[in-house]
Amino acid sequence: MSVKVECVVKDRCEIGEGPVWEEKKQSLLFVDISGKKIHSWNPATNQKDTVITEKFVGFAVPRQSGCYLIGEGRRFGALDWESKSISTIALIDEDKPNNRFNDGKVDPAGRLFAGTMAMEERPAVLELKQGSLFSLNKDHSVVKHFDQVDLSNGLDWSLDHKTFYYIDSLTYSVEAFNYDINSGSISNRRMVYKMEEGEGIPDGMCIDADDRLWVACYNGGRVICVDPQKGVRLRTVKLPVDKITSCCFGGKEYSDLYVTSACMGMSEAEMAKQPQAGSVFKLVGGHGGGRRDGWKRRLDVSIARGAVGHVALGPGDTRQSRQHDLLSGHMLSCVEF
Ligand SMILES: O=C(O)[C@H](O)[C@@H](O)[C@H](O)[C@H](O)CO
Ligand SMILES: [Zn+2]
Repeated sequence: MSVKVECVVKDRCEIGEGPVWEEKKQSLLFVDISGKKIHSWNPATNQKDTVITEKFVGFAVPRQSGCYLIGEGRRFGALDWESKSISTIALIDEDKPNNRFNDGKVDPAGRLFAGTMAMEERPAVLELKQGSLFSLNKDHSVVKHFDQVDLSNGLDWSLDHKTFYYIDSLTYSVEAFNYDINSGSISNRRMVYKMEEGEGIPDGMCIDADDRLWVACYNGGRVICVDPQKGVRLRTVKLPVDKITSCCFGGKEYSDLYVTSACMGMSEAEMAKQPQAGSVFKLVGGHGGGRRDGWKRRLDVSIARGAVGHVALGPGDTRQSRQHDLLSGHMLSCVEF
Protein backbone atom coordinates (compact mmCIF):
# COMPACT_ATOMS: atom_id res chain seq x y z
CA MET A 1 0.00 0.00 0.00
CA SER A 2 1.47 3.32 -0.97
CA VAL A 3 1.74 6.34 1.27
CA LYS A 4 0.12 9.62 0.37
CA VAL A 5 2.17 12.69 1.24
CA GLU A 6 0.27 15.92 1.74
CA CYS A 7 1.58 19.37 2.65
CA VAL A 8 -0.81 20.41 5.43
CA VAL A 9 0.74 23.49 7.02
CA LYS A 10 2.35 25.52 4.29
CA ASP A 11 4.80 27.57 6.25
CA ARG A 12 8.37 28.69 6.10
CA CYS A 13 9.44 27.39 9.48
CA GLU A 14 13.16 28.03 9.86
CA ILE A 15 13.43 24.83 11.89
CA GLY A 16 10.02 23.21 12.23
CA GLU A 17 10.39 20.64 14.99
CA GLY A 18 8.97 18.67 17.88
CA PRO A 19 5.49 17.76 16.59
CA VAL A 20 3.15 16.45 19.30
CA TRP A 21 -0.48 15.49 18.76
CA GLU A 22 -2.50 17.27 21.39
CA GLU A 23 -5.41 15.04 22.18
CA LYS A 24 -7.44 17.58 24.09
CA LYS A 25 -7.38 20.18 21.33
CA GLN A 26 -7.21 17.66 18.47
CA SER A 27 -4.37 19.81 17.26
CA LEU A 28 -0.77 19.50 16.28
CA LEU A 29 1.66 21.30 18.51
CA PHE A 30 5.07 22.04 17.00
CA VAL A 31 7.86 24.55 17.32
CA ASP A 32 9.97 26.64 15.01
CA ILE A 33 13.22 26.48 16.97
CA SER A 34 15.17 29.41 15.57
CA GLY A 35 12.00 31.17 14.42
CA LYS A 36 11.20 31.28 18.18
CA LYS A 37 7.62 30.19 17.76
CA ILE A 38 5.30 27.58 19.18
CA HIS A 39 2.43 26.69 16.87
CA SER A 40 -0.82 24.92 17.51
CA TRP A 41 -2.56 23.88 14.32
CA ASN A 42 -6.02 22.42 14.15
CA PRO A 43 -6.49 20.22 11.06
CA ALA A 44 -10.29 20.39 11.26
CA THR A 45 -10.42 24.19 11.05
CA ASN A 46 -7.00 24.77 9.51
CA GLN A 47 -6.46 27.47 12.14
CA LYS A 48 -2.98 28.10 13.49
CA ASP A 49 -2.37 29.81 16.78
CA THR A 50 1.14 30.93 17.69
CA VAL A 51 3.10 31.90 20.77
CA ILE A 52 6.34 33.81 20.29
CA THR A 53 9.30 33.01 22.53
CA GLU A 54 12.25 35.17 23.40
CA LYS A 55 14.91 32.55 22.78
CA PHE A 56 15.26 29.45 20.61
CA VAL A 57 12.60 26.96 21.59
CA GLY A 58 13.59 23.27 21.37
CA PHE A 59 10.28 21.68 22.30
CA ALA A 60 6.84 22.25 23.79
CA VAL A 61 4.63 19.57 25.34
CA PRO A 62 1.25 19.72 27.03
CA ARG A 63 1.02 19.40 30.81
CA GLN A 64 -1.63 17.45 32.61
CA SER A 65 -2.40 20.56 34.62
CA GLY A 66 -3.16 22.40 31.40
CA CYS A 67 -0.53 24.80 30.07
CA TYR A 68 2.69 23.62 28.45
CA LEU A 69 6.19 22.68 29.40
CA ILE A 70 8.77 24.13 27.05
CA GLY A 71 12.52 24.07 26.57
CA GLU A 72 13.52 27.62 25.74
CA GLY A 73 17.17 28.60 25.57
CA ARG A 74 18.62 26.90 28.64
CA ARG A 75 15.51 26.75 30.75
CA PHE A 76 12.57 24.47 31.33
CA GLY A 77 9.66 26.87 31.27
CA ALA A 78 5.93 26.76 31.97
CA LEU A 79 3.86 28.39 29.27
CA ASP A 80 0.34 29.62 29.82
CA TRP A 81 -1.11 29.72 26.33
CA GLU A 82 -3.89 32.21 27.09
CA SER A 83 -1.72 34.90 28.62
CA LYS A 84 1.29 33.76 26.56
CA SER A 85 3.44 34.13 29.65
CA ILE A 86 6.38 31.85 30.39
CA SER A 87 7.81 31.24 33.84
CA THR A 88 11.01 29.40 34.67
CA ILE A 89 10.81 25.89 36.13
CA ALA A 90 14.51 24.99 36.10
CA LEU A 91 17.76 26.11 34.50
CA ILE A 92 20.25 23.73 32.89
CA ASP A 93 23.76 23.99 31.44
CA GLU A 94 24.43 27.08 33.51
CA ASP A 95 28.14 26.69 32.85
CA LYS A 96 27.53 26.64 29.09
CA PRO A 97 26.04 29.96 27.98
CA ASN A 98 26.31 29.02 24.31
CA ASN A 99 24.04 25.98 24.74
CA ARG A 100 20.34 25.61 24.09
CA PHE A 101 17.68 22.97 24.37
CA ASN A 102 16.91 20.86 21.36
CA ASP A 103 14.41 17.99 21.09
CA GLY A 104 12.43 16.84 24.16
CA LYS A 105 9.70 14.29 24.82
CA VAL A 106 7.50 12.90 27.58
CA ASP A 107 8.41 9.43 28.85
CA PRO A 108 5.68 6.81 29.42
CA ALA A 109 5.51 7.75 33.12
CA GLY A 110 5.09 11.47 32.54
CA ARG A 111 8.66 12.72 33.01
CA LEU A 112 10.22 15.00 30.46
CA PHE A 113 13.45 14.07 28.67
CA ALA A 114 15.33 16.67 26.65
CA GLY A 115 18.82 17.28 25.36
CA THR A 116 21.02 20.25 24.67
CA MET A 117 23.56 21.33 22.08
CA ALA A 118 25.80 24.28 21.34
CA MET A 119 24.30 27.00 19.16
CA GLU A 120 24.83 26.15 15.50
CA GLU A 121 26.88 28.39 13.22
CA ARG A 122 24.93 26.82 10.40
CA PRO A 123 23.00 23.55 10.24
CA ALA A 124 24.99 20.76 11.91
CA VAL A 125 28.05 23.00 12.30
CA LEU A 126 28.65 23.64 15.98
CA GLU A 127 31.08 23.17 18.82
CA LEU A 128 31.04 19.44 19.51
CA LYS A 129 30.57 17.53 22.78
CA GLN A 130 28.84 20.42 24.53
CA GLY A 131 25.40 18.86 24.93
CA SER A 132 23.85 16.66 27.59
CA LEU A 133 20.69 14.67 28.07
CA PHE A 134 18.46 15.74 30.96
CA SER A 135 15.18 14.74 32.49
CA LEU A 136 12.80 16.78 34.56
CA ASN A 137 10.85 15.02 37.29
CA LYS A 138 7.47 15.75 38.73
CA ASP A 139 9.07 17.52 41.70
CA HIS A 140 10.97 19.71 39.21
CA SER A 141 14.31 18.10 40.04
CA VAL A 142 16.61 17.77 37.05
CA VAL A 143 18.73 14.70 36.27
CA LYS A 144 21.69 14.82 33.92
CA HIS A 145 21.99 11.37 32.32
CA PHE A 146 25.15 11.90 30.27
CA ASP A 147 27.16 14.62 28.59
CA GLN A 148 29.51 14.73 25.58
CA VAL A 149 26.59 15.04 23.19
CA ASP A 150 27.17 16.74 19.84
CA LEU A 151 23.59 17.43 18.74
CA SER A 152 20.90 15.98 20.97
CA ASN A 153 17.88 14.96 18.96
CA GLY A 154 15.17 12.30 18.57
CA LEU A 155 13.96 10.21 21.49
CA ASP A 156 11.24 7.69 22.26
CA TRP A 157 10.47 4.58 24.30
CA SER A 158 9.61 1.00 23.37
CA LEU A 159 6.07 -0.23 23.93
CA ASP A 160 7.12 -2.27 26.96
CA HIS A 161 8.92 0.81 28.36
CA LYS A 162 12.11 -1.19 28.77
CA THR A 163 14.09 0.52 26.06
CA PHE A 164 14.87 4.17 25.48
CA TYR A 165 15.87 5.15 21.94
CA TYR A 166 18.02 8.16 21.36
CA ILE A 167 19.68 10.08 18.55
CA ASP A 168 22.79 12.19 18.86
CA SER A 169 22.60 13.37 15.24
CA LEU A 170 26.30 13.54 14.53
CA THR A 171 26.84 9.89 15.41
CA TYR A 172 24.69 9.20 12.33
CA SER A 173 23.01 6.44 14.24
CA VAL A 174 20.10 5.52 16.47
CA GLU A 175 21.07 4.22 19.89
CA ALA A 176 19.23 2.29 22.58
CA PHE A 177 19.48 2.12 26.36
CA ASN A 178 17.82 -0.12 28.89
CA TYR A 179 15.10 1.93 30.55
CA ASP A 180 13.87 1.69 34.11
CA ILE A 181 10.42 3.22 34.06
CA ASN A 182 10.23 3.37 37.85
CA SER A 183 13.36 5.38 38.38
CA GLY A 184 13.68 6.96 34.94
CA SER A 185 17.29 5.78 34.70
CA ILE A 186 19.06 4.54 31.59
CA SER A 187 21.90 2.04 31.12
CA ASN A 188 23.64 -0.19 28.59
CA ARG A 189 24.06 2.20 25.68
CA ARG A 190 24.34 0.53 22.28
CA MET A 191 23.83 1.32 18.62
CA VAL A 192 20.76 -0.09 16.89
CA TYR A 193 20.85 1.53 13.46
CA LYS A 194 23.54 3.18 11.38
CA MET A 195 22.38 5.65 8.75
CA GLU A 196 23.11 4.57 5.19
CA GLU A 197 24.30 6.50 2.18
CA GLY A 198 21.73 9.11 1.14
CA GLU A 199 19.81 9.00 4.40
CA GLY A 200 21.40 12.18 5.68
CA ILE A 201 21.47 13.14 9.34
CA PRO A 202 19.12 11.40 11.79
CA ASP A 203 16.95 14.00 13.52
CA GLY A 204 13.63 13.54 15.38
CA MET A 205 11.88 10.18 15.64
CA CYS A 206 8.85 8.41 17.01
CA ILE A 207 7.82 4.82 17.64
CA ASP A 208 4.80 3.07 16.13
CA ALA A 209 2.41 0.38 17.30
CA ASP A 210 4.78 -2.33 16.10
CA ASP A 211 7.77 -1.04 18.07
CA ARG A 212 9.34 0.36 14.96
CA LEU A 213 11.04 3.71 14.77
CA TRP A 214 10.19 6.39 12.24
CA VAL A 215 13.26 8.52 11.84
CA ALA A 216 13.31 11.96 10.20
CA CYS A 217 16.25 12.28 7.82
CA TYR A 218 17.64 15.80 7.75
CA ASN A 219 19.18 16.48 4.32
CA GLY A 220 17.83 13.07 3.35
CA GLY A 221 14.38 14.21 2.16
CA ARG A 222 12.67 11.23 3.74
CA VAL A 223 11.52 9.42 6.80
CA ILE A 224 12.69 5.88 7.31
CA CYS A 225 11.09 3.11 9.31
CA VAL A 226 13.61 1.08 11.26
CA ASP A 227 13.28 -2.18 13.13
CA PRO A 228 15.49 -1.50 16.13
CA GLN A 229 15.61 -5.15 17.17
CA LYS A 230 17.04 -6.28 13.87
CA GLY A 231 18.89 -3.05 13.12
CA VAL A 232 17.45 -2.84 9.64
CA ARG A 233 15.49 -0.30 7.66
CA LEU A 234 12.08 -1.58 6.64
CA ARG A 235 10.71 1.35 4.67
CA THR A 236 11.57 4.67 3.13
CA VAL A 237 9.04 7.41 2.48
CA LYS A 238 10.32 10.30 0.37
CA LEU A 239 9.14 13.86 0.86
CA PRO A 240 9.36 16.85 -1.48
CA VAL A 241 11.85 18.72 0.74
CA ASP A 242 15.34 17.79 1.98
CA LYS A 243 15.43 19.08 5.53
CA ILE A 244 13.12 16.68 7.33
CA THR A 245 13.35 17.29 11.05
CA SER A 246 10.87 15.21 13.04
CA CYS A 247 7.64 13.22 13.04
CA CYS A 248 4.79 12.11 15.28
CA PHE A 249 1.57 10.19 14.91
CA GLY A 250 -1.68 12.07 15.24
CA GLY A 251 -5.14 12.59 13.88
CA LYS A 252 -8.37 11.07 14.99
CA GLU A 253 -7.10 7.55 15.47
CA TYR A 254 -3.41 8.25 15.29
CA SER A 255 -3.44 7.06 11.73
CA ASP A 256 -1.49 9.98 10.28
CA LEU A 257 2.21 10.59 10.51
CA TYR A 258 2.90 14.33 10.77
CA VAL A 259 6.32 15.37 9.56
CA THR A 260 8.04 18.72 10.16
CA SER A 261 10.76 20.32 8.04
CA ALA A 262 13.20 23.20 7.99
CA CYS A 263 14.49 25.77 5.53
CA MET A 264 17.22 27.41 7.58
CA GLY A 265 20.52 27.44 5.73
CA MET A 266 19.00 27.06 2.27
CA SER A 267 20.04 29.40 -0.52
CA GLU A 268 17.48 31.32 -2.52
CA ALA A 269 17.98 28.94 -5.42
CA GLU A 270 17.36 25.97 -3.16
CA MET A 271 14.29 27.66 -1.72
CA ALA A 272 12.94 28.20 -5.22
CA LYS A 273 13.42 24.51 -5.94
CA GLN A 274 11.76 23.45 -2.71
CA PRO A 275 8.98 25.95 -2.09
CA GLN A 276 7.51 23.72 0.61
CA ALA A 277 10.66 23.66 2.74
CA GLY A 278 9.68 24.53 6.30
CA SER A 279 6.15 23.14 5.94
CA VAL A 280 4.44 20.36 7.87
CA PHE A 281 3.43 17.26 5.94
CA LYS A 282 1.00 14.48 6.59
CA LEU A 283 1.60 10.88 5.57
CA VAL A 284 -1.46 8.72 5.18
CA GLY A 285 -1.78 5.08 4.22
CA GLY A 286 0.91 2.48 3.93
CA HIS A 287 -0.12 -0.41 6.14
CA GLY A 288 -2.19 -3.43 5.39
CA GLY A 289 -4.87 -4.47 7.85
CA GLY A 290 -4.92 -7.47 10.09
CA ARG A 291 -2.88 -6.19 12.97
CA ARG A 292 -5.63 -4.74 15.05
CA ASP A 293 -5.62 -7.67 17.41
CA GLY A 294 -1.92 -7.51 18.02
CA TRP A 295 -2.17 -3.87 18.86
CA LYS A 296 -5.20 -4.33 21.04
CA ARG A 297 -3.41 -6.99 23.09
CA ARG A 298 -0.49 -4.69 23.70
CA LEU A 299 -2.82 -1.90 24.65
CA ASP A 300 -4.55 -4.13 27.15
CA VAL A 301 -1.29 -5.27 28.69
CA SER A 302 -0.20 -1.72 28.98
CA ILE A 303 -3.41 -0.67 30.65
CA ALA A 304 -3.34 -3.61 33.02
CA ARG A 305 0.07 -2.47 34.18
CA GLY A 306 -1.20 1.00 34.75
CA ALA A 307 1.26 2.20 32.22
CA VAL A 308 0.85 5.35 30.30
CA GLY A 309 2.49 6.22 27.05
CA HIS A 310 2.31 8.21 23.92
CA VAL A 311 3.03 5.63 21.32
CA ALA A 312 0.95 5.59 18.22
CA LEU A 313 0.37 3.75 15.01
CA GLY A 314 1.85 3.41 11.59
CA PRO A 315 0.43 5.69 8.89
CA GLY A 316 -2.91 4.40 7.70
CA ASP A 317 -3.70 2.31 10.74
CA THR A 318 -7.03 3.01 12.26
CA ARG A 319 -6.60 1.28 15.56
CA GLN A 320 -7.04 2.85 18.92
CA SER A 321 -3.84 4.33 20.21
CA ARG A 322 -2.31 4.00 23.59
CA GLN A 323 -2.34 7.75 23.62
CA HIS A 324 -5.87 7.43 24.89
CA ASP A 325 -5.29 6.72 28.51
CA LEU A 326 -8.29 4.54 29.08
CA LEU A 327 -7.42 4.20 32.73
CA SER A 328 -7.70 7.72 33.94
CA GLY A 329 -9.39 9.39 31.07
CA HIS A 330 -6.38 11.59 30.87
CA MET A 331 -4.80 12.13 27.56
CA LEU A 332 -1.19 11.31 27.38
CA SER A 333 1.97 12.67 25.98
CA CYS A 334 1.69 15.34 28.58
CA VAL A 335 4.03 15.64 31.50
CA GLU A 336 2.48 14.48 34.73
CA PHE A 337 2.74 17.80 36.51
O1 LIG B 1 16.13 20.34 14.36
C1 LIG B 1 17.09 20.10 15.08
O2 LIG B 1 17.14 19.14 15.79
C2 LIG B 1 18.24 21.06 15.10
O3 LIG B 1 17.92 22.06 15.98
C3 LIG B 1 18.52 21.60 13.73
O4 LIG B 1 19.43 22.61 13.77
C4 LIG B 1 18.85 20.58 12.67
O5 LIG B 1 17.94 19.55 12.67
C5 LIG B 1 20.25 20.04 12.63
O6 LIG B 1 21.12 21.00 12.20
C6 LIG B 1 20.39 18.83 11.76
O7 LIG B 1 21.30 18.00 12.26
ZN1 LIG C 1 15.69 17.76 15.83
